[in-house]
Amino acid sequence: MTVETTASTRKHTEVAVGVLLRESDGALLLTSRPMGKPYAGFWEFPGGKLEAGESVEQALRRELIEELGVTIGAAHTWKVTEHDYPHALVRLHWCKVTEWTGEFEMREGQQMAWQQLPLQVHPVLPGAYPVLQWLSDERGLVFDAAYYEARQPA
Ligand SMILES: Nc1nc2c([nH]c(=O)n2[C@H]2C[C@H](O)[C@@H](COP(=O)(O)OP(=O)(O)OP(=O)(O)O)O2)c(=O)[nH]1
Repeated sequence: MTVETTASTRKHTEVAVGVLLRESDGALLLTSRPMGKPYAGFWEFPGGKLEAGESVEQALRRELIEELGVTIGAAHTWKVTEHDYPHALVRLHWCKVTEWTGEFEMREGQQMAWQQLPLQVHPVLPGAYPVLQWLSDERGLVFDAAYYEARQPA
């Protein structure tokens, strides 16, 4: 018997993601995924999975304290996207964040980089491409997926 697991039957993993915007120049905060996680070493926007009973805002605030040592101000969902990875079908709740307190401290051994578009860090998680497209549109820039795909590992 063949058991098919398709996008329609797989359960979504809900993820809260923060697009931290630096006020002085509009730079975006990217962090690298720590060793031991799927896609280790890939660059992403900081965030993580919702725990039972948490709102997106609560999860994002908890994750950024845990991972980066900063406490964010208000965060509201800006966009929702989905991406089907071999390891999980994720639903990404994207929040723009312009206020936080505390000093950045990489608590999971990851790296951080303030970036302008197009991003110089690579490879970037493919689940982040739609948001890079929207951020580019907002800034009057062209989003070229091929630029990012060329920087994926073979
Ligand atoms: N944080 C984040 N996750 C992203 C982005 N794009 C994207 O596809 N994802 C996916 C990758 C993962 O499958 C999922 C996030 O899960 P995770 O494993 O990093 O979450 P977590 O920190 O709660 O992990 P865990 O150690 O508790 O298992 O969302 C992004 O830009 N930022």
